[in-house]
Amino acid sequence: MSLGTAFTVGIVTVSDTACANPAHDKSGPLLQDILTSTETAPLPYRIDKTAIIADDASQITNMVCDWVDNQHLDLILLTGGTGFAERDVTPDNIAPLLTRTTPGITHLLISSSLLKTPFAALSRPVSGFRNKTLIITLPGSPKACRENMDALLPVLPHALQLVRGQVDQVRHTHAQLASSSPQKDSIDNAIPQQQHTCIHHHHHHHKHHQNQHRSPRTLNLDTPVAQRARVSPYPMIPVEEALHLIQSHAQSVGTVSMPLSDDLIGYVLAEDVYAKESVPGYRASIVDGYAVYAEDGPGVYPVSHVSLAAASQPTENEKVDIHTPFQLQRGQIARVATGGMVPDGANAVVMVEDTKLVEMTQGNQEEATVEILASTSVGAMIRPIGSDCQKGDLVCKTGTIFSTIGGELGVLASVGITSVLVYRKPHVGILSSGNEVQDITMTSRPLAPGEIRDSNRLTLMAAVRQAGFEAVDLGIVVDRVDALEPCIQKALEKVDVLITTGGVSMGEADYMKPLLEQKLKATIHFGRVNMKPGKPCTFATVPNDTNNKKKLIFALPGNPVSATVTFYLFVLPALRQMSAIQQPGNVKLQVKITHDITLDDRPEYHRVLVFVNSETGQLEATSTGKNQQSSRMISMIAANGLLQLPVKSVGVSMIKKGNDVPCIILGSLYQV
Ligand SMILES: Nc1nc2c(c(=O)[nH]1)N[C@H]1C(S)=C(S)[C@@H](COP(=O)(O)OP(=O)(O)OC[C@H]3O[C@@H](n4cnc5c(N)ncnc54)[C@H](O)[C@@H]3O)O[C@H]1N2
Ligand code: MOO
Ligand SMILES: [Mg+2]
Repeated sequence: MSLGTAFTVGIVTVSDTACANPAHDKSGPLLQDILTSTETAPLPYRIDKTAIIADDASQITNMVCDWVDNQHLDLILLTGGTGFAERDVTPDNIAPLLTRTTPGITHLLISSSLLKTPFAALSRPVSGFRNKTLIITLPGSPKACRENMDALLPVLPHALQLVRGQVDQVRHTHAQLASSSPQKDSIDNAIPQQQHTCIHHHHHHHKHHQNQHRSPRTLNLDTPVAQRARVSPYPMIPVEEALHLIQSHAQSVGTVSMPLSDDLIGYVLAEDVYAKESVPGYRASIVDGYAVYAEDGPGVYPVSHVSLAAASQPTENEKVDIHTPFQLQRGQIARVATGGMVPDGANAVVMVEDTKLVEMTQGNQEEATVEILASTSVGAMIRPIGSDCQKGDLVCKTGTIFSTIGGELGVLASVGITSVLVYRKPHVGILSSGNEVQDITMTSRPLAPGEIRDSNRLTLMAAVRQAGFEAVDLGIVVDRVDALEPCIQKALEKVDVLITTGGVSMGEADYMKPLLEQKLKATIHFGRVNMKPGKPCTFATVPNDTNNKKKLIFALPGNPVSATVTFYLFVLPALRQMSAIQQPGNVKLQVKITHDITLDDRPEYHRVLVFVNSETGQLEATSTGKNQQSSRMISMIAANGLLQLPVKSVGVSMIKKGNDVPCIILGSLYQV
């Protein structure tokens, strides 16, 4: 559909600092980006004018009057000077220029920002028309600008079209808005009656409009593809917001008792564990040597007993006994091994190095007498009972994870624990969708044109299992509502978390989102994320019939790299959180890039190999290749990190070699 000529826009940065050094102006370029990015703006804008001026009354007035009266711009956005500081004079100088105020827009700016932070109350926006130019003042901070633009973008085209009197375009925008907003009626009311009537008389669009009304957010599953909304009705949210939404829905799936074994690795304790036994449970020698009475001092003594630490049956030699307590008499000594039991009565152990053999028994089998060369003190070289850990001591707290390092298992084993209560790990189902998708074992014939091999399922099964979770292989389902619905329904009975790939974008057979919402009673928490790859990544929850724990659905994009990256970024932290892991988020480190990297219009998760530079000891990262297309799985080969690249901005289109960039570590740094 033709959208008419672009709206002409002027952007003014009002800031003493930016005026002195334009490099400090972040918000002006950001606003330009937002308005010219096809991702965020449904209709095209054309930036005709940009300026940076000081916080100065006459500069503000002159600039805006010139742009309205001589340039006839459709929209002027000012950023900066809306706060409480003395130099903040933007709204005070704009207000007198307005011929009609637009309190609704001002209210929208304030109310949407207040949802983010109470400090929004410290901004003083004004908005309104001067003749036919809409003028809006925005705060100076880029973050606040972006938040305000998120709120404004859905209504701006509508507002500007109304002023231009573009009835057709108003109708189109209306359809888009109706499909994306639960408050359709208020949008209807915003359309002048005459234009509203006009929409309903236009029979081709009438049907479309009706469909939008039946389905509050997304397309009706019966709507032919040609008549569907041409822009995704799901707002594109930042990655951080997506993570936050996932965090607020990922709950523990209960507890389970498990025997103490290495199967516990990756599980989190759901109870405090107390030692069942003291360690050591007897007085144990710290060294190999002779148990003595310290008071006896150096001299030659008969060896009356041998106490081994090793588990062995008592031998024929009646001196050797590891079980029966032995009472050592003054003037005698007993041979003990490290960890061996110190005989009753003995109060110190002397190392074998501090002794000398004097006499053997008959047949030279045993030591008969040994000379103690050094004097010792009471308690020397003996670990008293319970000196490592007393029976009843708290040894592992709730929330402790059984690490791959093994320490926790070792401790519990040593204090007599045989089973523990842990948080259950979620079971994860993995389902591929797509008419074109063929199982990798299908080798009876070559792939037909249009068919592809199901690589996503194998990748995700491996990733889920390697991360320590149970993966349920749910196979491949075709893109038909009557196949998808029962398949997903059944899958949800089996698993706590369902991962699907494919069918979440704008294509003819992309049914996943409407199906989840309309047939499976799912709540879609987000349906698009501002990232590359992974834009159409979708997160939903469905109620659980058996308990109040919701099931999570991650409907990942079909493109293999998009599916893999969104799995690591969104699904894995959720699985960890559901397992009660206390720091479920991904590890992010600064890495030095070994070459220039070009920036994209979307925040990009660029696949890299992270390694330690053996000379500097610092982490460095090398791209897995320039071609980072979402379909090109080869960009995942050897990748153990995702560089978190910012969007390109005016004048900044790349990051130079040697710069530090935040990088999400996948698996371990020493991944092989
Ligand atoms: N008009 C638009 N088109 C697309 C948009 C958009 O915003 N507007 N977004 C693009 C982006 S970004 C992505 S990512 C993809 C997402 O596509 P879907 O999730 O709908 O996935 P499909 O259409 O089913 O498949 C996409 C692609 O991936 C291949 N695929 C699917 N399943 C598998 C599998 N199991 N193993 C390997 N490869 C698989 C499939 O054959 C397609 O080539 O949409 C863009 N389009
Ligand atoms: O986001 Mo899509 O994942 O670019 O290909
Ligand atoms: Mg698709």
